[in-house]
Amino acid sequence: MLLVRLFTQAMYVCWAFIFQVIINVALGKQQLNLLLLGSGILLFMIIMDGFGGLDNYLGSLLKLHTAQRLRQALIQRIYRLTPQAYDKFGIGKLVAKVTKQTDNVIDNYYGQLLLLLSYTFQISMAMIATITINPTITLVVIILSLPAMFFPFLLKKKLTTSSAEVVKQIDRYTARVTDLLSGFTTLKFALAGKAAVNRHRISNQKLLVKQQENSRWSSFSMGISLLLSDITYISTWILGAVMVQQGRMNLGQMVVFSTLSGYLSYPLLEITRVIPLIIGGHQAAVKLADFLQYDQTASATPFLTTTTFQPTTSFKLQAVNFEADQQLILKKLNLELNLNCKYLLVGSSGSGKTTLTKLLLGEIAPSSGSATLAGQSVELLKRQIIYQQIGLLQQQGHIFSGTVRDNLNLFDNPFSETKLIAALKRAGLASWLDGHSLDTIVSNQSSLLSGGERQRLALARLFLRDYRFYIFDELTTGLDPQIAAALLHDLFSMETETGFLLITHSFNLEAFQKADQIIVLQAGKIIACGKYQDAQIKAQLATLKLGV
Ligand SMILES: Nc1ncnc2c1ncn2[C@@H]1O[C@H](COP(=O)(O)OP(=O)(O)OP(=O)(O)O)[C@@H](O)[C@H]1O
Repeated sequence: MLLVRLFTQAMYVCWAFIFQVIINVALGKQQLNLLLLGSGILLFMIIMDGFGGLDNYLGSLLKLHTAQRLRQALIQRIYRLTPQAYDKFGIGKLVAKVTKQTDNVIDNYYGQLLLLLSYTFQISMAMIATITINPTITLVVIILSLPAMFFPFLLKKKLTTSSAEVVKQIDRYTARVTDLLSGFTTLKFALAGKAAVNRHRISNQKLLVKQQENSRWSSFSMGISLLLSDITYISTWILGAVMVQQGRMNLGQMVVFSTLSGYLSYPLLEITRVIPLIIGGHQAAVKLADFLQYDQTASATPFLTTTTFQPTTSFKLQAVNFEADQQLILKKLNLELNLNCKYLLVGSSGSGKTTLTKLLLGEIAPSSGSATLAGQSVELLKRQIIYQQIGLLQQQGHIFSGTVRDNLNLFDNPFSETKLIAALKRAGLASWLDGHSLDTIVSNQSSLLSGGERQRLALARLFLRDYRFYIFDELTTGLDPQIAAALLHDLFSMETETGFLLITHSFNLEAFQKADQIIVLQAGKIIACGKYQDAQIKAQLATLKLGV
């Protein structure tokens, strides 16, 4: 591509000399057949513009491929984030990074740097050509051009600050739009569409203000540079005219010289236009580069080398405190969970159940005390090791837009048809399969799946992967009691090797009787731990008033 660009710019510079030939022919200084001259010029133009088109095409291909690679790298980075870091960034800001900010970097930084390269080639060639005609005027032209070129740098600080503000505002705007669109149904049914549009208008307005400010500085810089560039250009004509008057240049040389000066002043003017854009794009590029290098100490220090756990492996919490926002959320927890036992975790809303599971999965670190799995600090374990062994199902398992098969395979190596069907049946979707198939297209909003069926599909996805231990966070919340009871029956009938921790708000006698241990959490403290038959447990459960 560089060669094509260099050759194209060389042809543009040679183009100026065609005027000299035409004037020389017109003044009778050169004898050339006009037909031959016309055909030669036509051929030259075809080649020059053909290369111009090719250069443009290769340039845009390079930009498109770079954008594609950048988006790929960003997505890879996103999927290396811990769930906690993912929550911290927020989906809207992450969407902004792979869309608008990537476009910003490619168009305003990378694309403009490529243009800068073209202009640099053009200036260098034009300079070489003008020197052959008259080195003195070339020097004068260059000196006259310098102020126009360096003017944007005087505004660098202003341009950098205003561009950084635009980048920040784009992130906020995308986060707001993502949030509003995710709540579409809520807003629609609360007849709050108008309020949502107003809320959007505020974000949109803030974005516009920052963009306008940035545009004001870029345009100011551009206007001044344009003036300086015009002065440079007209000066070359005046200087040329003086030289012709003094007989130090002929008319043809003057035309070539002034045309070549255009090849100097035009790219110089363009450079002054692209510099503010590069400064702006650079801000977005710095942000994306920071994100690509975002350090997560937790996943960077793997200690455990084994990828399988013994049946006797356990999670151990010893004197664990967890503090956030100067609030003690978990208090002095001591707990041991064997991976082959079935546990129930109960407690009122806000008692710290979900926080406890995050601690087990190493998503958060204890403020004091230790959380270990197989004797290793959970927080420092390689994420993959945990994710290979522990299956997590949150209140609302996500259903991706695609077939049921896609939702089970998770876009990875396909499981056999028999395994997929077996997993669906094990999760209680046998009768659903009578009317649908693995190729039925579903989504998170699809009416083809009821709430319970959605949860069962998510459960089937977990069963397929044969985890050593499962964490079910309010798996049965919102489900029909009969369906919930059937689901719990299936879970508590699983082979003894497979353990799980089930967070529940509702009482189900079979589940409570079959659980190896019931853990009762209250205000961040374990207030009881034992079998359903234990008097202490029964007493605590009675105070909790669990639903059915
Ligand atoms: N990172 C955090 N920063 C601030 N507060 C937090 C953080 N994590 C949890 N909390 C607070 O700790 C409390 C317990 O939250 P948690 O989600 O663990 O409760 P829960 O028992 O799972 O509740 P529910 O049954 O309603 O889901 C809540 O008041 C929550 O606001």
